Amino acid sequence: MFLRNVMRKIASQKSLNGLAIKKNYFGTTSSLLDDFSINANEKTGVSVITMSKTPANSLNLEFIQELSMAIQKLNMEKSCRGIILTSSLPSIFSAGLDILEMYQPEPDRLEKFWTEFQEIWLALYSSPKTVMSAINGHSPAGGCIIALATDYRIMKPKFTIGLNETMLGIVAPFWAEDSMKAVIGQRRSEYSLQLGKLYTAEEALQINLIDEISDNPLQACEDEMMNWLKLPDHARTLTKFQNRGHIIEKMKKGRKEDLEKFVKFIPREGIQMALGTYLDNLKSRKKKQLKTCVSDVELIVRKIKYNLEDYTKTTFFYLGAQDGILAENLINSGCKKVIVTEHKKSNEEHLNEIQNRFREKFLRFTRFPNSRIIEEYKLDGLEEKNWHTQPKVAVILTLLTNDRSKLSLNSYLLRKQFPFNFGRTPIFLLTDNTESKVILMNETNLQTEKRIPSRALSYMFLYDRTLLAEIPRLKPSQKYTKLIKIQPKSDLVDLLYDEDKFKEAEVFLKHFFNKPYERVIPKIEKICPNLGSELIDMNITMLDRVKDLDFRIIGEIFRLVASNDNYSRNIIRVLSSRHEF
Ligand SMILES: CCCCCCCC/C=C\CC(=O)SCCNC(=O)CCNC(=O)[C@H](O)C(C)(C)COP(=O)(O)OP(=O)(O)OC[C@H]1O[C@@H](n2cnc3c(N)ncnc32)[C@H](O)[C@@H]1OP(=O)(O)O
Repeated sequence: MFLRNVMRKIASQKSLNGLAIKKNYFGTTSSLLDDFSINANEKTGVSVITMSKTPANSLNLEFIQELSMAIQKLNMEKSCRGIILTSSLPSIFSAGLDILEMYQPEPDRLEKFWTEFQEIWLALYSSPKTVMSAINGHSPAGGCIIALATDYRIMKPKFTIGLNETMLGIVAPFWAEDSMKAVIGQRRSEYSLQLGKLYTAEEALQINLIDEISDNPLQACEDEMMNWLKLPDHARTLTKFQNRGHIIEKMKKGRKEDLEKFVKFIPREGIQMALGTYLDNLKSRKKKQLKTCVSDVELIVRKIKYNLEDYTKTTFFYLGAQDGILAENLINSGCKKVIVTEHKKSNEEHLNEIQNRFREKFLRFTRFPNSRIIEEYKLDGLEEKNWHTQPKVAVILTLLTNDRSKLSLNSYLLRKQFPFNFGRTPIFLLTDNTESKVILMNETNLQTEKRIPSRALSYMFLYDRTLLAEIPRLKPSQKYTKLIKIQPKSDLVDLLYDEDKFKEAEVFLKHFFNKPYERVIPKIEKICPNLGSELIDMNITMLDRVKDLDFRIIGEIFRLVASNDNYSRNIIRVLSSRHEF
């Protein structure tokens, strides 16, 4: 009976075509909401649907409605033989149903929402076309249901997929469960569903939840599609329905009851609580991630921001470990470009996402150097004048590792392959461990390198307490031109974080310290021993070529001392009345 209907449907497609699909079927069209686009290839008959609903391709009512309609139209379009579903987001195929549709729902909308989700599943699962999913990112819950409704799944490594509904305190619908059983078998399915298992692509391949892994799932799907399209459509389609017919029939029969259950089940207090907690965790997980990242880089970002006018025309080369946060901040702060070299896969998602967002302003290389870039900056780069106030190029070198081989690589790059005369290039060194600093000093021996004159290491930010404890032992005085140690959680850092106080300090500084530093520091020491020792403590005495940039920091310290210590306050009063240094 079911097969007969299918045959009839296929036969009647011809007459429906003209009605259902716009005349300009081939080419690229976007959804009304711009949440996805369809690229229809006239030659191959393959349509690629690319979901692009930021931030996570989560399926809300409107998105499902539009997507569903598009799939139904393609199902009826004779010239379409294959459909590939993919995502334009760098790390998410689809995050599943939009949890907000189910959290504190409005009854009518909830009903529509589930009806549409059933509809899109049917449109995909019973599509007469060959349907594939190029899963180029995470694909939990509803994302996995969608992928399971296609005929072939190719996934990018490392991302996760699975029916994790139980993790949210909800239950995957019976038809999704059936489709999973059909793919991975009863036992594995029961186990995965009960535990709400999310599998990495590698694990998913082992249990046949996906069919292939590829770094470029879309291309791999397009290639695979050509094999499928070699077969006559009617034979392949009928075989598909022979396999899936019972599941589709069961779904259609139980559809109404399934809807009733859903609208009754979701608003329950216990379910709502579970969904609320899950949502909170989702949000706070992100905040937590950001917080740890930001605290690591915030100092340097601030430092650069305060002198933004000096850095707006600067291109930053960023070598070494990074999570992308600093690069993003730099771009947002107005720097010209950030060029990163990062070959670690772990930060790939964020770096790709930044690449997508900032395009021209962000370049990423897995290998360094890149000859084009080098040539460009060799010529354009470094004029003698104003190098410290308007550098065209700055280097951020991150050493956040104990791995000697990586450190050696970085130092090698820095010494041998960086094409510039370092004498005019500010280098920001970010490091969080003592060993890396020692290695850097020993191995690269920056100061003795002929191509790297003494002021090469412009700013060094060390932001780890243990490292700070080690500093006196390292006796860096001969090694660095400028060493700025900023101790996290110190009063000084607290001040740096406080925008208003910082402004105040700047005013203060302009007033008192608009003089060459060399002349200032001995006087400070003479007049204010406390402050002198603080400065010595902070190695600020080594900032012998520091210009106004670092006065701000000194001003902060001054302010700090002044606010805590009557003696220093008196000194400042005296200084201000004398108005000279
Ligand atoms: C008889 C009873 C029947 C009952 C039947 C119920 C059947 C239900 C069937 C399917 C259920 C579902 O599909 S529920 C959805 C389940 N989805 C998930 O659990 C995934 C949750 N998301 C994640 O784990 C992650 O976002 C990710 C791994 C997919 C990506 O991580 P990444 O770090 O890259 O991104 P963020 O976490 O920062 O996410 C970005 C942004 O999107 C928001 N987001 C993510 N997923 C969802 C979602 N599913 N719904 C709504 N919003 C989502 C996330 O909160 C971030 O938002 P902010 O930028 O505002 O913080």
